[in-house]
Amino acid sequence: LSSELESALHSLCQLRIDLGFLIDPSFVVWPSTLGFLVQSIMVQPVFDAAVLSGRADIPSQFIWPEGDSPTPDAAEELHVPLIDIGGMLSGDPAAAAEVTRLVGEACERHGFFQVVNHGIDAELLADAHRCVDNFFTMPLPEKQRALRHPGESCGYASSFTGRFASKLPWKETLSFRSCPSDPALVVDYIVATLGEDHRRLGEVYARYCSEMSRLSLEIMEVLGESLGVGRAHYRRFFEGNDSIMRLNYYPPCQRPLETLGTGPHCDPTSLTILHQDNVGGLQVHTEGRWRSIRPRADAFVVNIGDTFMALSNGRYKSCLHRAVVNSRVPRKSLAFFLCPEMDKVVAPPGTLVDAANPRAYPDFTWRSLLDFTQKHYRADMKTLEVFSSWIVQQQQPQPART
Ligand SMILES: C=C1C[C@]23C[C@@]1(O)CC[C@H]2[C@]1(C)CCC[C@@](C)(C(=O)O)[C@H]1[C@@H]3C(=O)O
Ligand SMILES: O=C(O)CCC(=O)C(=O)O
Ligand SMILES: [Fe+2]
Repeated sequence: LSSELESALHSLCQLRIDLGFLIDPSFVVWPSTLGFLVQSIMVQPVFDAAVLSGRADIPSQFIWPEGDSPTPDAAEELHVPLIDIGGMLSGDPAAAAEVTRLVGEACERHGFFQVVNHGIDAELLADAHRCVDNFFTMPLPEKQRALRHPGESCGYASSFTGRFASKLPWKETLSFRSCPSDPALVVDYIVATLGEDHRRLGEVYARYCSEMSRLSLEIMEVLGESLGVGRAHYRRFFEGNDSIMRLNYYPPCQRPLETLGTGPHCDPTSLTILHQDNVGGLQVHTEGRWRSIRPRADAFVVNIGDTFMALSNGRYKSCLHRAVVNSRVPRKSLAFFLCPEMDKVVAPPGTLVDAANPRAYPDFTWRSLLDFTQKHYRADMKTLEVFSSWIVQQQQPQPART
């Protein structure tokens, strides 16, 4: 490639389209010869929140169809049970029975509840939020040091430009793995991708994820109890978890009634423990309408994901939810997604399967479902149903190619 052409292409790729879409040179595949120039260039627009959050003339890829866009008036509130998890596990049997009943009822209906008296240190929680502000307000090139690679679930992503062609979520995310069996995993990942000057973010989230894992196992005890399979069953299943921590950052948007921070979906994971800041924006779809979960600084929002729905043989529901944005202030949420070890077989306990309750989903591994959402299918409200058909079809003997 002639040096003149290469430098011209570089200046093209450095071109910042006035809507804040940066043509990112790192995504340009430099062709070996001029002849393949057009086909070989894969140019990914990149969402520069610092530019777009002040603009009304946003790219059409961010505008969602009429049926998905937020209702003009603030959604009515969904009141979900507030579980005193600390008291429950160490309190008197009568209180524990009441909590078990409330959790079971909520999980059979919409899969959402909140936990308080969770034992997470308030200073650690405040640090975790401060880390999100510090990270996402950095210049784009610095955030892109941790750029998510196609097909992978970890890393920095900005509205998934390049991953999806339309209905782009109005958010930036930073996701990384957390495994209790590897206490250095979070710090090592953050320092390796973002650099030594971000070690403190790694240390804060290593502690945060360790606390999330502890809380997840306590919640698994409650879920086991409420399903009548005993406190130990699911706790044991998730002792060695391979979970995902995701930091969500939703910049202000000047067209908040036409865009979504996170589109309608059910979490493909097992259990989500989410702490939202005081801005509000999480909405759950139940009884035919979107309803908001009001933020509580002292509470974590907990919801059942697709994988746990399969582990409960469909008894507990993985429910449709989304995140709306606003035109005034950024919103952030810290989402810990509990996931089993990659190759553990996901199947319900025998006691939840009988003639009246046949198997709702085939056996699968979390690795296969995660792979499905990262490489083949954008998680939505029917991921588990589509995935189930997909894996059954994969197991059929493939017709010989003629
Ligand atoms: C396994 C996962 C896929 C998504 C992150 C998560 O860890 C759990 C939630 C999933 C997601 C948020 C559901 C909505 C669509 C999605 C593409 C997103 O908006 O971020 C999903 C995540 C993903 O990166 O695929
Ligand atoms: O930000 C929120 O409140 C919800 C985010 C969410 O549903 C997710 O990341 O799966
Ligand atoms: Fe979600």
